[in-house]
Amino acid sequence: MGVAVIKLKNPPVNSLSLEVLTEFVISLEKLENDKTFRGVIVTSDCPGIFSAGLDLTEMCGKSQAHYAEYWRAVQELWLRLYLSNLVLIAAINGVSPAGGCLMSLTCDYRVLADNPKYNMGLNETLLGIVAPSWFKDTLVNTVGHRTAERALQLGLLFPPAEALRVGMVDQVVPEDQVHSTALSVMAQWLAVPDHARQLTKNLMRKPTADRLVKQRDADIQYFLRFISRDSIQKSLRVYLDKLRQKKG
Ligand SMILES: CCC/C=C/C(=O)SCCNC(=O)CCNC(=O)[C@H](O)C(C)(C)COP(=O)([O-])OP(=O)([O-])OC[C@H]1O[C@@H](n2cnc3c(N)ncnc32)[C@H](O)[C@@H]1OP(=O)([O-])[O-]
Repeated sequence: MGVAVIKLKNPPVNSLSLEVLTEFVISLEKLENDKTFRGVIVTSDCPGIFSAGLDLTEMCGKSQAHYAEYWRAVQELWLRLYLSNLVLIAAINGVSPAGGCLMSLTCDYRVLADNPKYNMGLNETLLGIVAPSWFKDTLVNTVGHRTAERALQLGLLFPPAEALRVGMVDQVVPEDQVHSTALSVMAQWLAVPDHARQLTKNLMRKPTADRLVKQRDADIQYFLRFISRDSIQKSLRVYLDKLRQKKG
């Protein structure tokens, strides 16, 4: 039925490095241009981890030019996913904090594996950083303003039952049924004529995407000022050290 599967593979935690973002955009573009594909299932090849989100090492201790290039790539992936003409279904087979959650929120439907460890949410505040306005918009469009406000301020990570309750995911299923469920949901979405579904998707999402499109450069400048602050660099270093020490 013309369904592709994109399996993220950047061990150990599927962080969204510049390289991963770039490759993801290229794969998506190829699928968009190949008329044999009408849908994509986005999932992970890393056991227990959908994606650890943006790659913290890309945002810490690097040059301004690097931050700008990185942020443009994050914007690009979000825009491509959010406005994709394809049906996108996230088969979430692992934990998905911050950018990992965002990626799934850009999809048309989310199926999450029922494992209490598989938390998802925009936890940026807990790192001492702030989810950008278009991350916030994507969450608001999914779960509504009040739930998003509380989740964003507290940096909440929701376990599956909670994620389902607030509407962050559409279905929670046993781990071994995530892929088959995503496929049967896909069949339902593909039963709708493409042109009508695509125009409707556009109607729902374009105003949100346009807010970023109209001020992409300003958004990059804002990110540069924010990420270069000593206090932010310090928060990121402390957080990364904590992650590294957790092992030791
Ligand atoms: C304004 C910007 C908005 C920001 C948006 C974001 O997405 S911000 C992102 C918000 N994301 C988060 O808050 C998630 C942070 N990550 C976690 O909570 C956990 O890693 C986990 C639950 C994903 C996996 O637990 P686990 O016990 O299976 O694995 P582990 O913990 O032992 O890590 C293994 C190795 O990976 C490393 N590494 C990990 N994440 C990242 C990363 N994002 N990047 C780079 N590296 C990362 C970790 O340092 C370690 O490196 P080492 O020592 O081998 O050199």
